[in-house]
Amino acid sequence: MFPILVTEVMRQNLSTVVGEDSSPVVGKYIVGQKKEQEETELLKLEIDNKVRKELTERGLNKIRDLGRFDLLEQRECKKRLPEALIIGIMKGGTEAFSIFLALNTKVAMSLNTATTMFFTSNYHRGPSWYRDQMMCSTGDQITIEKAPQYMPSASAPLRVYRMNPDMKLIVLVRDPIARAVSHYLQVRIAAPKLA
Ligand SMILES: Nc1ncnc2c1ncn2[C@@H]1O[C@H](COP(=O)(O)OS(=O)(=O)O)[C@@H](OP(=O)(O)O)[C@H]1O
Repeated sequence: MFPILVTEVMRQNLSTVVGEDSSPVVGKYIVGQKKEQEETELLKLEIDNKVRKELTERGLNKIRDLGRFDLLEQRECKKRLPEALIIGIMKGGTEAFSIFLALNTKVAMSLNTATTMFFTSNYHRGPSWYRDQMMCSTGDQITIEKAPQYMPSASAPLRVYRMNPDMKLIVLVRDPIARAVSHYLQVRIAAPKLA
């Protein structure tokens, strides 16, 4: 309990709570109790937030642990050039497909939404740059890149062939009209002036 100055206004306000005959002491107690209650609530909130923060940090560390590079290194994990490309079609469900595929422990697939665009606009960066963009993989995993931008590109096929004539190409197909509508809507949202 801490000293509280009970002013006339406060006493009037308190009297509506504890009755006209209440003494300042009773009033003081009630004000103090209310304040203590508020402080307890604040303290509880602070503790809750601390616990929540700690749990979140513990959770994040656990996730970090799962991808611990030293553990992966023990399994000879390193970045490798892709052996398979999901080349399309754009709006054919490639994103969902790559997420499902990434669940397979034999697959190393980067789930960055932005593709490397190596065989199109980033070819000048060279193969070691391309390799650096890949997920770390162990010897028994296949590295796959999802890049539907490669399919409509005129220069990509020869570049892909030159890098790896055995590259596996994965294509998802979709009803052309539904695909076109999906693509149109994507462009319209991204660049309303173009559509
Ligand atoms: N599981 C499953 N089955 C069928 N279709 C699915 C699935 N998951 C996503 N989608 C639909 O696929 C469209 C997005 O395709 P992409 O992921 O290839 O788009 S992108 O080219 O990577 O931008 C997009 O289509 P639209 O909704 O018509 O735009 C998604 O709804």
